[in-house]
Amino acid sequence: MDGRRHSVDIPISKTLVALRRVRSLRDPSTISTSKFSALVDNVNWETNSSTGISLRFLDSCEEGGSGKNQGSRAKNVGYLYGERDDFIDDFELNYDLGKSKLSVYENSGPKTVDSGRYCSNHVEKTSVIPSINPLEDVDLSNELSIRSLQEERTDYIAPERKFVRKNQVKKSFGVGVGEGTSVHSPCPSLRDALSSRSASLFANEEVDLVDNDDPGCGISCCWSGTPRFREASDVENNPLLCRNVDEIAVYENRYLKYNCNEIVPHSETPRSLSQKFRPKSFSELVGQNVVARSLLGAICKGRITSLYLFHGPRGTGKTSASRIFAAALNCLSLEENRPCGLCRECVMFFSGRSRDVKEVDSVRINRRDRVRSLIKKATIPPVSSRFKVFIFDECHLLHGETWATVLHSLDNLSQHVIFVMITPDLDKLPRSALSRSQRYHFPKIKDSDVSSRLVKICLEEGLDFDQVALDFIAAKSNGSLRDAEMMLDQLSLLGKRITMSLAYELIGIVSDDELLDLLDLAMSSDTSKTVIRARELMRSRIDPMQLISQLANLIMDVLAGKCQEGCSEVRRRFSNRRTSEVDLQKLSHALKILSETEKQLRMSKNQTTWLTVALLQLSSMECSAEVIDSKLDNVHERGESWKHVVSCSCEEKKRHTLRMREDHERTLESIWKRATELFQSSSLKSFLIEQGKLSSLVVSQGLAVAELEFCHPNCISKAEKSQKLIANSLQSILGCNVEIKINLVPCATKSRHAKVKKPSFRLFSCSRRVRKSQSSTECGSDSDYSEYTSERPMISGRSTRPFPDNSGLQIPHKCCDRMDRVRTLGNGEGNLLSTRTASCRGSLEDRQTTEFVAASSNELVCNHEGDVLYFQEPENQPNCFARTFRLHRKSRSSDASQMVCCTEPRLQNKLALSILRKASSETSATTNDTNNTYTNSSGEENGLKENSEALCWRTRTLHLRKAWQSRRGRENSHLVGWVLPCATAK
Ligand SMILES: Nc1ncnc2c1ncn2[C@@H]1O[C@H](COP(=O)(O)OP(=O)(O)OP(=O)(O)O)[C@@H](O)[C@H]1O
Ligand SMILES: [Zn+2]
Repeated sequence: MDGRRHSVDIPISKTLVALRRVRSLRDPSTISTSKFSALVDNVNWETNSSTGISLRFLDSCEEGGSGKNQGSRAKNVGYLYGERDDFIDDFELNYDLGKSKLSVYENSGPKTVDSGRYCSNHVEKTSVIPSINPLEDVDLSNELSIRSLQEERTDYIAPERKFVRKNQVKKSFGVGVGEGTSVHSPCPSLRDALSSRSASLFANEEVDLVDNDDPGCGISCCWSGTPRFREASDVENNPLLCRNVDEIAVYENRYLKYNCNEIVPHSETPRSLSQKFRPKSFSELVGQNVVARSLLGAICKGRITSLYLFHGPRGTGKTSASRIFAAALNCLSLEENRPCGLCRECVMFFSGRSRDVKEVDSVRINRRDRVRSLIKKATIPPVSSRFKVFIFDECHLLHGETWATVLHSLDNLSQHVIFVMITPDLDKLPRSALSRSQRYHFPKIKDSDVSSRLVKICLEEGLDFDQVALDFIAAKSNGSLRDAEMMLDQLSLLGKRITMSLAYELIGIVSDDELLDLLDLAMSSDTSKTVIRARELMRSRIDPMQLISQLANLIMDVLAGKCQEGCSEVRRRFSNRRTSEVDLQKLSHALKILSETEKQLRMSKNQTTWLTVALLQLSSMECSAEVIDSKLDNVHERGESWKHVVSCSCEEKKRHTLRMREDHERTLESIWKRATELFQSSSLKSFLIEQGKLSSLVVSQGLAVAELEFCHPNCISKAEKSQKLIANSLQSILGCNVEIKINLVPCATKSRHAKVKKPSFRLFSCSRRVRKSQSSTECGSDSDYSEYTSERPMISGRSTRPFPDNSGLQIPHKCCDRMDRVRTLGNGEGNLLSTRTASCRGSLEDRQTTEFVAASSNELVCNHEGDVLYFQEPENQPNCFARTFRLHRKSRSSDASQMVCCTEPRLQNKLALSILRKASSETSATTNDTNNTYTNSSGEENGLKENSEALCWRTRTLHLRKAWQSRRGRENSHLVGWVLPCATAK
């Protein structure tokens, strides 16, 4: 399940109210922030052109305002500074109040926007410059510091930045404007406003994308809310700290001094838990140890390449890792644990002012001039750090041409340039990119890791929680930590404690208890309750698709035995209750129904109805199984009429065939035992118990079809003789008409001991009735038992022939006169055998042998003359079969009616012997150079002529024709069969 889905289901009104409450509670800085909200609310942004922007301060800057208003007017000086995620085009905004103009300067020059009549008396001319210190902007909890910052700022404004300031500005606020998605502002509303406008602000920006004068990568906002990483003591102890950094440019230096001296805490309220807890070092990256170790190792060993590719599912830490990597690359610390967060470079980076780490907007960069400009800037050595790092998030959005330019530049660029490409979708990248990059895969994060991270967050945030709820969130987040954090964030807005019920409500799923309750109902016959409950659930909360998936997951957990430990009590109870084979069968059947219903639901508009129908189907299976169970358990004790029960069931279910499944073997055994006990003859009793088995029982319309299995042909003929008796005893047990089917099932252990005397094979084994037509078995038409006691064989007028290897396959002699009939060829296990593959059939059809069919693909073939071929076609010789058959036809002058081809030499003997229908002891085998000949030497017996021979060729290279010729000389022998290696059939 995609965790993202969960994040939208929260009731919006509820969230907003809670959000307001929590914001104000969580961070006092938001209270001071709220002072600005009035102002922000009154800012009127107009973006009529893509480069122009007009700010209107509606209330506080009105013309002729009172002295009191002057203070507020001072607020109106806004700073627009570069934000994260992209290159900030160099722009300056001159708010020319004296001329009632708001000017936006770009590299190309100022563009003015009429700002109306506001504020003309108070600030003659000022400008908005890229913010130099994002930290200051977020430091709104302390008005004093804001003032001092403001004063500080007026000093260090670089003249070349066209910053003009004539009036004293008492307060200012920073307004972050970026081209990317994130906008940095202390006031959420303003920030949002800016966010929504920012795209249009720079949509037509043609300026260079990289500027050495730009204020930095703007990544700071990503680290907003990060715990303070610079303490006074750190400053003292660490020589790399900013206090000692003299070489930084003047304004930076001052800024740093300001920061170091005053230790302004970084106190912006993070916009989300996920932002707040974005990892800042490799050790904080959860579940990505391999990647973290590898990247850190590369840095420590100095083995840095120019192109890195981070890929993997969303929310697994790719972007975070790329930033940590960038910071670590430039970190000045000599410790292994980089980034240290303390050195000058780290400070610059984490405050968003590093000018050597850039995040590139993968959509905007897709223009030739822009990408060229980027490459050009990349050639300029880094300002202060070792590496220039370009991070391309969502790099699958880069066009081919952009890729080509970037990849082409790799060789020309110096060693200090590093590109980090990030994508969730590797398949969308050009191959050249894949082959030239060092790839790092970010796998889904394990549920346990996600869960522990959530616990940590809850503890740090002071949130009460139920561990199961966090585990549940982890499971639902599908390996995305961000999704899990977002869910937690939303839940934290809903209540004081993170509980399961809250989680269920938020995510829009029902609890296990409710679901298991529904499943129980659905599997019972309580139709009306099932319908009511299902409707209730779907009406109130859950989407039918979601319900199906949850139900299926639950069932799978039960089937996999996953519910024993670490699951909810209800699950455990349910899985303990449903442990029998029968229950598991029912559950897996339920899965089948659900999976089919899911497909159906995708195309249906009436999902609720179809899901309810599906739930009712679960009960129908349960019902039939229950009927069988209860019937079989009680049939003797209560003397109940099987017929009655079954017919009741049928009335309800309309010709519902009750088929005993494997899991009912126990019950079948008991029926069989009871039936045999009714026989008078103890030898027959023991024979049937030892050699026979009731393998299935199908009851329909008052008729029970009982299938018996025997392991040996001898047993079958014996059983056939007693068929009527068996049927009678089963009838008295079951209380309804019984039809018997006897099948031969190969059974190695039993048949070994049984002596072969007269094999008897039949298609569909034996059947004592002519099967009723399909229509006559429809519900409602009562069967006439006498019909089913007919002695007529199933295929009248046709004898059957054993398949040579006694495998239990039943081959009717000349049975293949109609293709569709042959399609119903069954083996002893009751399987239907398929017809031969089309290709082979095709080649045979050419030779007008259309009724040539094979069963059990590539194994058993019989033609319309009743000849039997056993054949294993080698995969690499597709026409082998057809050729063999052709030759066989040529040799029809002989009386060899059986040809057996097989590639497996071990089988050849067996097949030859089978053809001779003799036990190996009775057959003498003579061998010559090229073949083995098995001869029946024991006179005419079992329908075999004396000297019957089955030729068994072993030499694969021997041509069949030659084999046939070599046979010519043996006039006395009587060839009854061939066993040929397939390869000879050329
Ligand atoms: N491995 C991780 N360790 C710690 N936090 C993580 C991890 N993965 C994700 N997060 C959390 O999720 C947030 C988003 O992570 P990040 O942007 O790095 O993921 P991503 O893989 O780049 O996602 P996307 O592909 O959607 O951009 C982070 O702020 C952090 O709170
Ligand atoms: Zn560092």
